[in-house]
Amino acid sequence: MDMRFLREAIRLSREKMEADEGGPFGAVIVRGDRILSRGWNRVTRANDPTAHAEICAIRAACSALDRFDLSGCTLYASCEPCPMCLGAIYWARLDAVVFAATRRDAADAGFDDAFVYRDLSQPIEARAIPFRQALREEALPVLEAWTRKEDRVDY
Ligand SMILES: Nc1nc2[nH]cnc2c(=O)[nH]1
Repeated sequence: MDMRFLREAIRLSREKMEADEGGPFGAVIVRGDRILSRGWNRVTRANDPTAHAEICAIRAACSALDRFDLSGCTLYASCEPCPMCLGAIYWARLDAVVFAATRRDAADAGFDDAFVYRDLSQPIEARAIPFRQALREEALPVLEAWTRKEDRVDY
């Protein structure tokens, strides 16, 4: 855990917020003692609800390494990652996450993701956004074909 990198994430969060890029969040991805990528929230600038600081940093690191796997890397974030970013962190196989402000601090600033955590723990029928299932028999053969595809790239 290196405070220099965490401070860089916090510095970015302020700089980009003041530049009207989006919400007040910054992130950096580090391998060894080198910063591979920087990300900041660009939701409002890019009209992209997925453009959270952590997602932007993950995309930039993958692009820099020309890989979709960030094992061996650590993500430093100015704030505790939201549930969407947590999912991306697991899929990117990051080694570790270090964050500064907490999800409670984010909620106090108007970025409340408690409702997502709450909703995720509900059974699917009880979720705030209706999730309906259909046509499983048409989708299943594609998944089965994937398991037989000899040149598939697993991730
Ligand atoms: N950690 C984090 N939390 C958020 N909540 C809303 N946007 C963001 C973001 O970019 N990063």
